[in-house]
This record gives sequence, C-alpha cells and structure tokens, in this order.
Amino acid sequence: MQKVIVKTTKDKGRGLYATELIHDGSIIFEEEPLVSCQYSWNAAYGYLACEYCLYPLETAERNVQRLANDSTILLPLPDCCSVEAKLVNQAKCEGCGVVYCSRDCLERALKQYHGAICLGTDAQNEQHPVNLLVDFWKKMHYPPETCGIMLFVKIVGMFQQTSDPEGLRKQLLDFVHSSVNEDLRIFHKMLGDKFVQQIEQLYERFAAAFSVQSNDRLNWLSLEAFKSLIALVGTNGQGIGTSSFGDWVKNVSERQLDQQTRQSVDELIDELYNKMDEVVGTFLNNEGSALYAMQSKINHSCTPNAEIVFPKSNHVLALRALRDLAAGEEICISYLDECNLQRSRHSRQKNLREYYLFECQCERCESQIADPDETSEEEEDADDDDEDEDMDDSD
Ligand SMILES: C[S@@+](CC[C@H](N)C(=O)[O-])C[C@H]1O[C@@H](n2cnc3c(N)ncnc32)[C@H](O)[C@@H]1O
Repeated sequence: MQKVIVKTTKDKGRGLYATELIHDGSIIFEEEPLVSCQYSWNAAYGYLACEYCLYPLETAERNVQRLANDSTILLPLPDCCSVEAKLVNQAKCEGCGVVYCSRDCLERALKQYHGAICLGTDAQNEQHPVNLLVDFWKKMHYPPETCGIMLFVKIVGMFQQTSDPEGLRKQLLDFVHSSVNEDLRIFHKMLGDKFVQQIEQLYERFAAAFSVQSNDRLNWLSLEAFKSLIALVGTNGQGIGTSSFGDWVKNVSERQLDQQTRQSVDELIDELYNKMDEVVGTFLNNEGSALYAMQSKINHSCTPNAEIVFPKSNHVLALRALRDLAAGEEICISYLDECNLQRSRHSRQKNLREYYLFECQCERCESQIADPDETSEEEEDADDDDEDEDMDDSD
C-alpha cells in the first residue's frame, strides 16, 4: 500500500498526506520523473552526465581533478567511488554520439523521446535549428541555471513518439499551473527582466526547429501554449545535482575508519573543496531539472517534516521523513534553503511571495502572525547581498 495519498484543501490546494505511521529517516516514496534534462551551460562547461538520468560519467578522482584544475590530485579509498565500476556500462547513441550511463538508459531515451529528436550527424552543426534554439536559450539564461530548454525539446520528442498524446497532455495538465499574470511574474524570476520580451523570439526558433504548425502532434503548441509550458516548468521544475566526487565524499563519511585516517581524509576533503571553490566557485555538480508528478504536489512548510533526496546519484527522487509522521498528517518539505528557513516570518513570507508567488499558511507562519512585519537589519544586509548576486548573474 502507498504510504501517502493526495488530498485537496481550501487553503493550499492539493497536498500529500500520510496513510500510516512513517518512521523518522525512512523513505516515503521514490519517483522517476516524467522528463529530466541537464542544463545547457552545465553541459557546455564539460560537466559529464548521462543524457537520460544525469548519473555522473567520470570517476570521483577525475571529477575533482577537473574542477580543481589540477591533474596531480589523487584520491584515497578508491573503492568509495561507486561511479567507477559503472563507467564500463556506458552506451552511445549510434546516430548522434550522445552518451548514457547504461544500455538501459539509452533504450529508455530512444523509446521515450530521443528517436524523434536525435540530430544524427548534425549534432555538432551550429546552424542546425535545434542547436540555434539551444544557443538562443543560453544567451537568455545564464548560470546559475534554474531551467533547461532541453526539457521542452524532450517534451516535443515525447509528443512525437507517444502512442497516447492525450494521456501525455493530461500528465502535463496535472502539474499545478497559473494565470497569465502569474506566468509573466514567473518569466521575470526565471529569466531576469531584460530577457522576458525575448520569449517570443525563443518561440519562433522553437516552432521553426520542430515545424510545430505543420505537425499533427505538435500543432497545439501555439505561442500561448508554449508560454504556459515554460511557466509550468518554472513552477514545478525540481533541481537535480549529481556528482561523482560528492558521491565519494558521502561513501567515505559512511565508512568505518580509524581516528587518524578519518582526520586526514576529512582534512583532504576540506582542502579539495577549497581548491574547487577557487576554480569553479559553487558550480560543483552536474546540474539539471525535472518534472515529478508526486513531488510537485508536496506543499511547503517552514517546519518541514520531510526532505527531497537523490539516493541513486541520478534523477530518481526520494522523499525522506525528517521525524516520525502520524497517519493523516500532511507531509511538507521546505521550498526555502536552510539559511532562509531560519529567518523571521516576515522574511520567509517575503521570499515565498517573491520567488514562489504564494502566501505561506503553514503552522509556523500562522503561529507567528503577531510577529513584527519588518526585516531586521541583518536580514536586510543579506537581502542586499542576494540582490547584488542576482545583478551579477544577469550580466
Ligand atoms: C508545487 S505546488 C504544491 C501543490 C499544490 N498545492 C497543488 O495543488 O498542486 C506549490 C503551490 O502550492 C501552494 N502551497 C504550497 N505550500 C503552501 C503553503 N505553505 N501555504 C499556502 N499555499 C501553499 C501554493 O499555491 C504554491 O504555489
């Protein structure tokens, strides 16, 4: 039996509720996405991930050498690199040469979307309409990336290949979607103010790349439908980060080691993170995003009782309980990061209103309703830093 059901309430719309007692630390469910993709800049910068599931495609040692720009780095405990043994399973698309972590991923991609969108020998042709579209998108959406144009390209492939286009449309419509006014605010958040007016030009390239008007499977994709699809992905897209070095660090931390080895490995890890920080800053992972049917129905709480994890270092998402959950209890995650979660009610509400476009009605916010409606000086400073970063990002 499923440990959760979807229920609808007046205040928050749909949400997930426990159907039985769920223990602290246990996995509530695992879920494969409807579609996932690596971000375009992330791929262009040489981050190596399976085209289908985002599993890393280099050893932890090679990964850290590349990110720290130092080929002399050697990692101890090589058996903690779970990626290494799997690299022999890699498979390539014979048409375009794109790489998968396994034959299984290649076959799934071919069956779901890749058969229709494979560029074959044009994969490296900069003038191919799909490559022009990706290029145009990259100019609109600089790192840190929050959305991938390849999601839309793959969705097109899925519509061309599916035996049940109506079923696929229903799956998309099941994601929460918004009004035209809200869509506009979502574009501003996704692309920054100066690129919003270019959505029409993006659509022109998109429509040309897939001849949408003359394609029976795609002719519903008008400019308005395309905009709604972008907003849908902007609202529901879940970020994914995978890394063979991160995976190695996790395995090392779970390994029983004597005190001296533990200390020297921990020091090495700190040193390597510092080195990578100097070269690539916070851009450590293969990054991408995906649409998940169940995950997208989980509401936010400022005291979350569950969290999203990626236990297989690929796009398979899991929901993990952060404490014991009683049958009937709503299961919520935090949409805010740790740091923002620690802030005042006023600040959290401002953040959720601005980035997620809703008024938080969680228990913590309701219980703090009488708190002063102001941002502390410390929080204002942090807000200013965030704004400076946003401006740097859009340059
Ligand atoms: C990813 S969806 C979650 C599922 C959504 N409730 C649904 O009906 O599909 C996010 C949306 O849920 C609602 N929501 C989530 N957490 C909320 C909260 N703490 N208070 C009020 N609304 C919330 C908001 O409308 C938000 O835009």
